[in-house]
Amino acid sequence: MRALLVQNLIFNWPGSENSTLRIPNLSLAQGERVFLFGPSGSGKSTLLSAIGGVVDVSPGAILVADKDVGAVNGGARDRFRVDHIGMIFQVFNLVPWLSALENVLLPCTFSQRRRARAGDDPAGTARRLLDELGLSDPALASKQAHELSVGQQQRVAAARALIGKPDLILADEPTSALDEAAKAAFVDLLARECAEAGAALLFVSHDRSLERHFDRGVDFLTLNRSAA
Ligand SMILES: Nc1ncnc2c1ncn2[C@@H]1O[C@H](COP(=O)(O)OP(=O)(O)OP(=O)(O)O)[C@@H](O)[C@H]1O
Repeated sequence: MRALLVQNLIFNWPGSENSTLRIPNLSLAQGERVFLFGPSGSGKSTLLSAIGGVVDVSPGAILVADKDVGAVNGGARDRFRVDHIGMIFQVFNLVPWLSALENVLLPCTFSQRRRARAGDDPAGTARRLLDELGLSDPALASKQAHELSVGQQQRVAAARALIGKPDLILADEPTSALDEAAKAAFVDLLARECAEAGAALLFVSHDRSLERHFDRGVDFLTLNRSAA
């Protein structure tokens, strides 16, 4: 199985004259960790949204876990996304009034596959993930998400992405609010947790100092031929 295959993807935002994305080929093996870098506004977040099924793509252009994202529609696409993909985005999309622990468990509520892969005790697995990501204090796990610092919310979002071992984790600048030392520690933990879960990781950042935590780096301007 391949975690991700992007082939001949062309994507235009409505109203835009030029293609934002024109990507001949991008492939991630199972468990592979890839660092994607490139200038602001070049289309990195758009690519992650397309892979995550947030925006529409043509059939055959994007396969996640060997399944064609563009051939799945409506509610089935939402289920497919939760089943196979964990997302950590710049805006963390935590449900503010749920506790940290409840937020981590959300994918197990929406996906039978993720619940089945979270072990006999999903709440215990969620606590272990929070613990390993540096939120070991039980008082923090029971706090509502909006009561947490940005750095703590990033860790909760990472634990939520990892629970139930999805095939692919998409991370879009998840360390933008952290200082240098905290960034490196977070990425190191995320990379280790992905290895533990057997999940591939596609991680977007401007900060090239983080590239050493990954199997390889990809320059978005080389990958994307929209300007060629
Ligand atoms: N929802 C949208 N509707 C229309 N155009 C959009 C939308 N989102 C992004 N774009 C446009 O698509 C282009 C690529 O934006 P995108 O956010 O993917 O870049 P990026 O490389 O992730 O940038 P950054 O590093 O600053 O986050 C930009 O020109 C942007 O204006």
